[in-house]
Amino acid sequence: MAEVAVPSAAPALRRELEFVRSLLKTGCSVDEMVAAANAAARVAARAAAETGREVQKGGTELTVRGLPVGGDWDWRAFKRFLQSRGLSQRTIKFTDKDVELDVGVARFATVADCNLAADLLAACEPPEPGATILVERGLAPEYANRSRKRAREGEEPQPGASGVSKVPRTPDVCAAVCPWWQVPYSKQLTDKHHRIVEALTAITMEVDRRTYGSSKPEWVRAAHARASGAAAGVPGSASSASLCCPLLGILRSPAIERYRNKSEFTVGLDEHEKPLVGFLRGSFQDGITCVGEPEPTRHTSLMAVKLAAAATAYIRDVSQFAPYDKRSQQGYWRLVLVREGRNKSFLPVPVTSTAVEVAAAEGGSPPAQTILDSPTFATLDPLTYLVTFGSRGAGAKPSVAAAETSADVGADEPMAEAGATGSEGEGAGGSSGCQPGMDVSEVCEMEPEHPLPDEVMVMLQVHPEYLPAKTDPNAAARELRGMTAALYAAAAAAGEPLITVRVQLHTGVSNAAPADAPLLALPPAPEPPLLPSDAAEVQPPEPRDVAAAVAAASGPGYIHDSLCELRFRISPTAFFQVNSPATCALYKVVGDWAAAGSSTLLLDICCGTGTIGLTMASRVAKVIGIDSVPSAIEDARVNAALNGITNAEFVAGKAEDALPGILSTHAGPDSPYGPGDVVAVADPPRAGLHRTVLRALLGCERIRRLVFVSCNPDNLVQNIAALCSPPSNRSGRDRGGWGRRGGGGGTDMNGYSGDYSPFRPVKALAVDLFPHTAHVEAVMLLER
Ligand SMILES: C[S@@+](CC[C@H](N)C(=O)[O-])C[C@H]1O[C@@H](n2cnc3c(N)ncnc32)[C@H](O)[C@@H]1O
Repeated sequence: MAEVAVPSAAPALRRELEFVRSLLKTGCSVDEMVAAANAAARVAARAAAETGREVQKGGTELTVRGLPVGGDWDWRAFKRFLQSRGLSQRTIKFTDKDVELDVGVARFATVADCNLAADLLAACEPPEPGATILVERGLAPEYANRSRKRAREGEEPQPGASGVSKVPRTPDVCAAVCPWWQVPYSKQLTDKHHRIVEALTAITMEVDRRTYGSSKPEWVRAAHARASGAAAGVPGSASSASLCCPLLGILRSPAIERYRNKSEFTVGLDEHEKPLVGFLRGSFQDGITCVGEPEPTRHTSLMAVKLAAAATAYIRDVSQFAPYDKRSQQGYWRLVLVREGRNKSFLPVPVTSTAVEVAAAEGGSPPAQTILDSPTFATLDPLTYLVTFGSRGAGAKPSVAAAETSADVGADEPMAEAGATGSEGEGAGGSSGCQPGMDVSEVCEMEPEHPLPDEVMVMLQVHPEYLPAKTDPNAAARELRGMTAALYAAAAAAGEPLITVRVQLHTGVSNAAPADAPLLALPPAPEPPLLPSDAAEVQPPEPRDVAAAVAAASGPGYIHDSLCELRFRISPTAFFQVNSPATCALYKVVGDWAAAGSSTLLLDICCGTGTIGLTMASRVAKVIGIDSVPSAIEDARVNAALNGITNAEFVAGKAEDALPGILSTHAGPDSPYGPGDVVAVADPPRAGLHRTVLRALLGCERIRRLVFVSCNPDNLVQNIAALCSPPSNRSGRDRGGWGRRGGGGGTDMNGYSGDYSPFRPVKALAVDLFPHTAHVEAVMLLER
C-alpha cells in the first residue's frame, strides 16, 4: 500500500493511519483487511483533499461525500445516518442532502461538536458496504450556493439549483413553516434588524410625504440633515441616517430551538397519501394539501412532536374516521392544537461564540450555560439578550460600520441610558452577570436542554358534519375518547401528563375557526345497549384504560404559563405569545419604556390575556385592558385574581369601539389623571390599529407616552406615521387618510376635527420572538 503523507494539520487522519498500519502488521482476517483497505483509501482521499485545501478550522459545518444516491437517501436519511454513528440529535443543527447527490452537509451546535463529528465519521462504517465516505470541514460549494439562495428566498432548495435537473416538488415542511431554519442565527438577527431599519426609514419618508413647510416635524428635518450629510460624504449611509429614531439593536431570543409553546398541527395526508398530523407543506391557495412531519422543524417543541406522532398513529391504526379534506369538505379530524405551560420562566443566558471557540481550542468542554431562575420583573435585564451591530465584544467602541448605521441617530446609545432597563445603577447585565449586549459576531447558537412543560393542553378541532360522526354520535364519542387516551399515554411517556383536552367543532373550510366556535369538554363514554338483543350490533364497551385516561385528561380546559414571576391562565383559543422566554424580555422593555408610576393609568390596548398590563400593575394606579376576544378577557380577569392584582379592569370589545368611551370616562378633563398620567401600550394584531383608535389616542392630550409593539413592520409604518404627523398643513398629495387638505382647521379625511400634538418617535428596538422565520417584533416609544 502506498505511503500517504498526512499533513500535520490532520491529527485525526494521522491516528487513523496509525491504526491501519498496526492492523496490517498483525496478520488480520480478510474482512479486517478489507475494512483496513477501505479505511486507508479514505485516509488517502482525505489527505489528498486536505493537502489541496486548507482545513477550515473553527467552523461548525461538515461536508460528507460518498453517501448513497436515490431512493430514500434524502436529508432525513443522512440525519439518521449521523445519529446512528453516535451523534446526538441536539448537536445536529441542520442536515441537507439532495437524493440525487452523494454529498450531504451538516451543521453542528458548536465547534467542539463539529470536531467530534468529524472524528467519529472519519472512523465509522460507511452507510453501504464497500462505499467510501469522505469528511471535510466546511460547506460543500454546491451547498453554499443553495443555502444562500434559500436564505434569500426563504425557500426550500430546488434540486435544479445544484445543477441536477429534477421535477419541482412540494416544498419541504421546514421551508413551509420555518423557512430560515438553515440560516445561521446571527444572519437571521442581522436581516431582522435590517428590516426594522427599513421600517424606521419608511416612517421618516411617510411623515415627510404627509407634511410640508413649517408643519414638518423637527425630527424629520433632522433626519434629512443627516441624510444630506451622508450623501455629502460624511461617514454614514443615507438609508440609516434617515431613521426616524435610534434603533438600539435587536433582542435575540433566549431560546432558539423548539421554543414554541403552541403548535397547531393540520391533520391531512402525507406525500404517500397516508394520514399524518403535522404541518401543511405550503399554502392551500397554491394547491398544496400535503402534510409533513413536524419533527424536523426547529421551532416545534419535542412534547408537541410526540403528541403529533401519537395522534398520527391513532388515526392511522385505530380510527374509523378520515382526516378532513378541504377540497371535498369531507372527513372528521382537522387540527390538533398543543399548548404548553411552565411553572417557572425558562430563561437561558446566551454564551458568546468567542467563549465557545476558546473552550474548543483549549480542548475543554463548552462553557456552562446558566438559566435565569425566575427573575422578577424588576431584576430581569434585557441587556442579557441585546445584540448590536458592528462593535465586536461588549463595551467595545462602535466600529465605523456601527457608526454608519447608528451614530447620528444614537443607535449605539447604551440601552440603560436610554431607559431600557429601568434598573439604572444596577450593573449592566444585572442579575445575570452577563456583559451588556453582544455584538452580532458573538452570537452563538448553543443552548441548554429545555425543561419539560408542567402543563399540556390539546384542542382537537373536528368537522361535526362528517356523516359517520353526525349519524352516530356514539362513534364520534368513542373516537374522541380513544384519541385522548392515545395522547395521554404519549404525554405521560414523554414525562408530563396531558392535563386537559377540549374539542372544537368547526364547519368552515379553513382551519382558522372563529373565536366563538363551540368548544366542548370530552364526551362521556358511549351508553351500553339497553336491550341485550342490541348487544351483537354495538361495539365492545370502552376499555378501562381509555376511561381512566379520559378522566385524567378532561381537566379544566385551560393551562398556565409563567412570565416575569406572574402566572397566566390560557384558554385554548386565547392569544398568548408563542415564545415565552423572549416574551419576558419584550415585556420588560415595554414596562421600562412606559416609565409608568404610581399615578399612572395604563391602557393596555389589544391586551390578550392581560399579560402586559398585569406585569406592570404593581407600579401603576390602574390598568385598563381591551381585547376583542371574550375568552381572552375572561382569562385576563382570572389572571388578575390569580396574581392578587386588584387595580386592573378588562373590557371585551374591539378597541375601535371601546377606547373612545374609556378615554372620555377615565382620561377626560374631569379625570383624576393629570396630563402625562395616562400611558398607553398598544400591541395590535398584524393588521395594525384601526384609525379610530389612532384618532382617539391622538385626541387624548393626557396621553404623552405611547409604547407601540408591532409584529408587522409594514403596518407599523402606517400606524406610526399617522401618530407622528401633525393635524394641519398636510400635503394635498396625501391620499392616505390622515391629513386635512390644506391648512388650518376643518375636518381631516377620516373625520377627525380636533387639534392635537403629534407624537415623536423616541427610540425603537427589534425583538426576535420567532427564530427561523422572517417574522420580527418591533417596539417603539413615542412621546409628545
Ligand atoms: C399581538 S396580540 C397581543 C396580545 C397581548 N398584548 C400579548 O402580548 O399577549 C393582539 C391581540 O389583539 C386582539 N385584537 C385583534 N383585533 C382587535 C381589535 N379590533 N380590538 C381589540 N383587540 C383586538 C387579539 O385578540 C389579540 O389578543
